[in-house]
Amino acid sequence: MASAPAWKRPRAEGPVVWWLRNDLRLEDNPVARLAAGEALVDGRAGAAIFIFDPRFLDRSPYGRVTDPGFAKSIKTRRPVTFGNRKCCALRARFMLQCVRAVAAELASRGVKLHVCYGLPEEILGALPNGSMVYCQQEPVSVECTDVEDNVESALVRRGSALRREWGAMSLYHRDDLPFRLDDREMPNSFTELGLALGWDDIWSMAECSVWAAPVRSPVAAPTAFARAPRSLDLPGLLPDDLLADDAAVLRRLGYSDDEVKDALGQEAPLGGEPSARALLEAWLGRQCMSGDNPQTAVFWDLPVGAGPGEGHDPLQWANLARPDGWMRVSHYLAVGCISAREIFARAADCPNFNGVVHRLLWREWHRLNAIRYGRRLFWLQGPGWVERPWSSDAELAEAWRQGRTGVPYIDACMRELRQTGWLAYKGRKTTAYFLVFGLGIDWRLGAYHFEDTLLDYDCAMNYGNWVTVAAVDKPRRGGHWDEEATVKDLVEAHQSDIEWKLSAEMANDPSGEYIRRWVPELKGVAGEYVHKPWAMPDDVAARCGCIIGSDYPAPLMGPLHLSADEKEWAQEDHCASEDTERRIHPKDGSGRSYTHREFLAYAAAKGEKQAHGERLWNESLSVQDFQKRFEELEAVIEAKERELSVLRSNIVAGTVPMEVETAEAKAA
Ligand SMILES: Cc1cc2nc3c(=O)[nH]c(=O)nc-3n(C[C@H](O)[C@H](O)[C@H](O)COP(=O)(O)OP(=O)(O)OC[C@H]3O[C@@H](n4cnc5c(N)ncnc54)[C@H](O)[C@@H]3O)c2cc1C
Repeated sequence: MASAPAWKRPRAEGPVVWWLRNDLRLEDNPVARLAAGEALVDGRAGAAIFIFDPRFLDRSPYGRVTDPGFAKSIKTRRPVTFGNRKCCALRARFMLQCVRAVAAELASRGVKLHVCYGLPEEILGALPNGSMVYCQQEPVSVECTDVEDNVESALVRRGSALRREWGAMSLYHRDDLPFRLDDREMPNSFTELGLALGWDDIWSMAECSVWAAPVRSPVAAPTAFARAPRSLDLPGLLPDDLLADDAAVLRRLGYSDDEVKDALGQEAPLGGEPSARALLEAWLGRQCMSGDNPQTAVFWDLPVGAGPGEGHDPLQWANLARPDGWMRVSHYLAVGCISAREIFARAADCPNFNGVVHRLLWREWHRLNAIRYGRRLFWLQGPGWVERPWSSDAELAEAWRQGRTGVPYIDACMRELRQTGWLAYKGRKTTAYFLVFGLGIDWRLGAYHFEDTLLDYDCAMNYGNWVTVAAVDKPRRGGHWDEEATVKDLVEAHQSDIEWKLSAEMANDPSGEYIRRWVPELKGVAGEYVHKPWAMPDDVAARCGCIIGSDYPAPLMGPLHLSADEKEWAQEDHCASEDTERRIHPKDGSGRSYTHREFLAYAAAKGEKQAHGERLWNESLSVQDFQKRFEELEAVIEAKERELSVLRSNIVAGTVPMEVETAEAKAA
């Protein structure tokens, strides 16, 4: 277990400072308690400082902020010319609200929160000699860690010190983990992580072993704070009257008038610890009311193994497919308005606690992996070092960002994201998959866009999910593509997978309500075409006022074959005409048929070599042969059942000795 970096008690007696970062709350904040306690115990002055760092707001691809020449990265790494902002004005406004809320809480306890704009190393470096700064470390982000290092050096130069605390950003405390955060010891899958932490089966229940790693209880907010320093001259200090004005602060943070206007016109949840807690309580109330929550959604393409069961669904899979999400708490967790430990503790009696644990553990999985991967998380080849053909076609990427790909579900998602900063899990996953495997674009361009626009952007969650969707998260057996392979090959190999995913979305929303909401061009298009407007006959398109190519873009991937009916989808000839033979793999319980190309795509999606797809194809039976074989087996089963039934009646009638019955029955 890596221990916290060593620190030295400063010589002189400057103030004890709580440097607030992604821990914008007072409840369950161990860092706030430590800073307040240390100042009181040592009889020193105390101060609280929050800093808007321009490097985390401006345009820059990941890693360039604190490592401009990529000196700390792999030699081959080059900046990609897709300079998103790192934070859109909407999220900056949300953060401002969160900062104001914590400032108000502190003010009610007689403490002033100093809010500054500038580089933390310069602002904190200007503290009086001998200051002691406490902060919640952010080991999941190398950029944040670099900033911590810079701050530490600046402080040390002035005889001050930085103390980085684990805090309560994670569900588990680092010291309670039963493994080290390195490649050798970290569990290699989500299931393994659950088991290592002591959860009996994280996929179906919320029971854990007696030896399970503990989730520490939330701690109360500090009740007493030290006196303020007599004076504190901080560079970049934002005056109180400016802080009260959203537009003025956003402009001061470098946003253009247009960006400010858009952000102020957008609807977004109110930031701050009280709002986060109110949301949690309201959500808990609804959970307890609903009690029995049956499984209703269509489950294609969700990681549910055998598919949905009957009755109550404690894991709440259905909510993964709904555009409004489930707890809808991620934006508060991302800036620390509430802690995962508090959610865990409060939800313990809720009927869907299993779902809460399951999801918080996904969060933990990505956080732990981000620490383990370090800078590797941001490489094109990902932590798994997977070589694949990639495109950085700016036009295609821009069409995706703008929601103008000509694929309605994708466009609806991308527009919702731009306009609200929100996208449900399923939308994030499908749009990401579409960018990477449908358009063949460098996955980082998508991750940068999400980083910019998501209200709940969180480094570990965003990049962790992106490398997983792009299948570069771990070394994959045969996951590498030949050097000669082109982006076209990649896209072709994944076309049917994209069709499968989009068909699942079609089944989730057959009337296209979600699409109509975000893509007004398709409002008048009939239900049967709203997911695939390219299939509309010309006269239908003219009647509903939506001509493809002029009113709404033609699909960038060409016409796709979508069907909301799983069986029909499997039967439909949705592949190129030269690839029409369909086969069924005898071990595939679903009984679906696949074309040769689909078997190869399946293997590629699993990160397997082409040879694996060929093997599956060779092991499979043609649909006719499968049918024949199936009928033969059915006849055998029927015959055996008849024999068994005769045997049973004989046993009942007492005409067969028991030993014979057992042996016969076993044979049957
Ligand atoms: C490409 C991609 C990018 C993503 N980027 C982010 C991001 O920047 N920030 C972010 O918070 N989530 C991200 N997610 C994960 C997930 O989509 C959101 O956490 C979830 O949709 C938030 O909605 P909710 O609060 O209703 O979640 P719920 O389903 O109610 O889950 C509760 C909490 O558990 C955590 N959680 C749930 N699912 C995941 C998951 N798959 N991975 C990690 N944590 C999870 C979140 O903190 C979430 O708030 C991303 C997913 C994908 C596929």
